[in-house]
Formats: sequence, structure tokens, C-alpha cells
Amino acid sequence: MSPCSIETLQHQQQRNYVVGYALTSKKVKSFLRPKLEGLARNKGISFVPIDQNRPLSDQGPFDIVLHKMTGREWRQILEEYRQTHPKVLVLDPPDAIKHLQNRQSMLQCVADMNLFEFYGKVGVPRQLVIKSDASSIPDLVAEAGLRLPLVAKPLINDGSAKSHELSLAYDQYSLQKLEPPLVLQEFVNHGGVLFKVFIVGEAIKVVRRFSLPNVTKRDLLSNVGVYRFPRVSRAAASADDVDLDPSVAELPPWPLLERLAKELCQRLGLRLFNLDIIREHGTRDHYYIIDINYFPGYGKMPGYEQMFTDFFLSLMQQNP
Ligand SMILES: O=P(O)(O)O[C@@H]1[C@@H](OP(=O)(O)O)[C@H](OP(=O)(O)O)[C@H](O)[C@H](OP(=O)(O)O)[C@H]1OP(=O)(O)O
Ligand SMILES: Nc1ncnc2c1ncn2[C@@H]1O[C@H](COP(=O)(O)OP(=O)(O)O)[C@@H](O)[C@H]1O
Ligand SMILES: [Mg+2]
Ligand SMILES: [Mg+2]
Repeated sequence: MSPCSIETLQHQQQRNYVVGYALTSKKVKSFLRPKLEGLARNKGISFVPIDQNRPLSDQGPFDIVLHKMTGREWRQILEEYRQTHPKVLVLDPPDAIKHLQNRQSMLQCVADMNLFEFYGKVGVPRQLVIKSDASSIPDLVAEAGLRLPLVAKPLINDGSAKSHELSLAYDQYSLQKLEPPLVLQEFVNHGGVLFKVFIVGEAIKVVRRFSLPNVTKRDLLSNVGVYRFPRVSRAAASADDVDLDPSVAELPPWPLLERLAKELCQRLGLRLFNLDIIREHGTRDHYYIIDINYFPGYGKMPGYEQMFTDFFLSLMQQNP
């Protein structure tokens, strides 16, 4: 080994890395748990809270800034910090995250991806954006040829409780009751189970979660109106330990998930996110991506502590 590489090795062994974080108290509680802090500490990584009331450049020094905060002011602070501190890795760039804060732009890259026939078809349910004027919705839906039932989702996805208030609309006339701006998406029957694909850099983990049950033709004939539905898939109880119909439970093929994760990381410019994927009921390989979340609930993902420690270590090796 050359003296130079011995020096680099010693430097790496001695160096401590600091991850500054700007997270809600809820996120700190669910994510920064003692096991993660312990595993990271053993590798020389420490976590330091960022005080949002003080200039960022007076704090640290940081090697990595981990954040999930919304708002234009915070975005500007971070963008400026990135320019003046190019060696600090901001996870992830605020402009890239902003892309996910609108349910139309969120799925645009999936639509552009062209992943047809690669271990399955992957797409986005047909959808229509309604910016204003609820009274025009029935006509617009008819013109676009969207099939009922429809899932109505607030267009803005800013993490507020309101942005997660979704409804299922069974008939065209009742669509006037909805409050734009929103996205109207065709409901795709998927056997009541969805796949949450968590991405942490290059690592992937997939879990099953409960979802909305299928809507039958009879349901459609016997129901009218618009119904708000609860956050079915967020429940901590996963659908992984339950006896399910194997055709519903079968996970999407690994090569497909790898390809999807890689492409989306590149296209979105993000390293920390998850995808909600459903498989159309009665098909083996028709998949739809219905939601993409920035820095989601990793705390519910088994083994996330090791996955994040490895992720931070790999970032350090890239930036010794
Ligand atoms: O609170 P958690 O742990 O359920 O995580 C939420 C995510 O749940 P999941 O990872 O799918 O289980 C949740 O995912 P869904 O949108 O429910 O699919 C969101 O990512 C949510 O963030 P935000 O409210 O959209 O900013 C996430 O909320 P935050 O923790 O980021 O506030
Ligand atoms: N197009 C769809 N077809 C079938 N079910 C859907 C569709 N879109 C959403 N859902 C159901 O609604 C839930 C919430 O929708 P999602 O787009 O993931 O919003 P959120 O960001 O609030 O999680 C999903 O987890 C799934 O159960
Ligand atoms: Mg979701
Ligand atoms: Mg979401």
C-alpha cells in the first residue's frame, strides 16, 4: 500500500461525520430512534439537530443535511446553503422534492419512463387535473372518457392533513361536489393490497400494505355519491403476515423494482422516497404507480436502521 493510501485510510478511520437534520418532532420520534443512533455512532456518524431560527452556515459543520420541511423560505435557505457549501450533501435537493408536492408532476416521470414489457407493464392510472370550477367536472370527465369510479386526490401534496383527504366518486353527477384543485384518477381494482417500495439510495425494500377493496360492477350500480375514505395503507399493521390469495400477495418481480428504483432515482433526482404500487386484479403483470412520497415513514420499515447506516457509510466513501 502506498503511503498516500495509508494516509487516506487513517484519515477515514479518524474522521467523524455529522448529519444535520431538520425534521418535524414526529419524524424525529419515528426515525431517529436509539438503534439507528447507536449503529451510526459505532461507525463514527453523529446526528445534530438544525435550529431553523439560526443561519445554517453558523451551524455545523455538517457533512450531510437531512431534511423534510416544506415552505418556500426553507427551500431558499437550503438552495443558498447548497451553493455556498458545495461539499455538504443536502438530502435531497429542495427543487427535486418540490416535484412530488403536486400529484400531477409527481407521476409525470413514470408516464415518461416507457417501462412497457420489462418484467411487466408499469404505468399510471388515467387521470385528469381539475384546477377550478367544480360544476364543469362531469362534462370534463365524460370528454376525457374516464371510467368510474374515480379517486379524487387534492392536487397539492404538501404533507398537510388536507392533502391526504381522498374520496371515491361512484357517479358522474356527484363529481360536482368535489373541491378543486384536484386530480381525478381511475380506480384500479387490485385485490385490496398494495406494495410500498422503500428506496434508500441504491437499496430497496418492499412491503405489503392493506388498501381499498375491489369495487364490483354491482357496487357501482348500487352506490351513488362521493365518499371520503380513511388512510387505509398507512396502518402500522402490514399485510405481510396475513393469509392472502397468492395471486394478490405475490410481490412484483425484483428486477422490475430494481429498474424502477434506479430510473426514478435518476429522473427525480432523489435518494429517499417510496412508491405505492398496485397490480391490477386478475392480471399477473399490470402495475400502476399511484403515489410517490418523499422521506416517508421509514421507521415502519423492518431493518431501516442498518439500511440507513450503510447508506451514510457509502456516501462517506464517495466523499472521504
Ligand atoms: O408518518 P408515517 O410514518 O406514517 O409516514 C407517512 C407516510 O406513510 P408511509 O411511509 O407510506 O407509511 C406517508 O405515505 P402515504 O402518502 O400515506 O402513502 C407520507 O409519506 C407522509 O408524509 P407526508 O404527509 O405526505 O408529508 C409520511 O408522514 P411523515 O412521517 O413524513 O410526516
Ligand atoms: N388509482 C387508484 N386505484 C385504486 N386505489 C387507489 C388509487 N389511488 C389511491 N388508491 C388508494 O388510496 C390510498 C391513498 O392514495 P395515495 O395516492 O397513495 O395518497 P396518499 O398520498 O394520501 O397516500 C392508496 O394507498 C390506495 O389504497
Ligand atoms: Mg400513498
Ligand atoms: Mg402520499
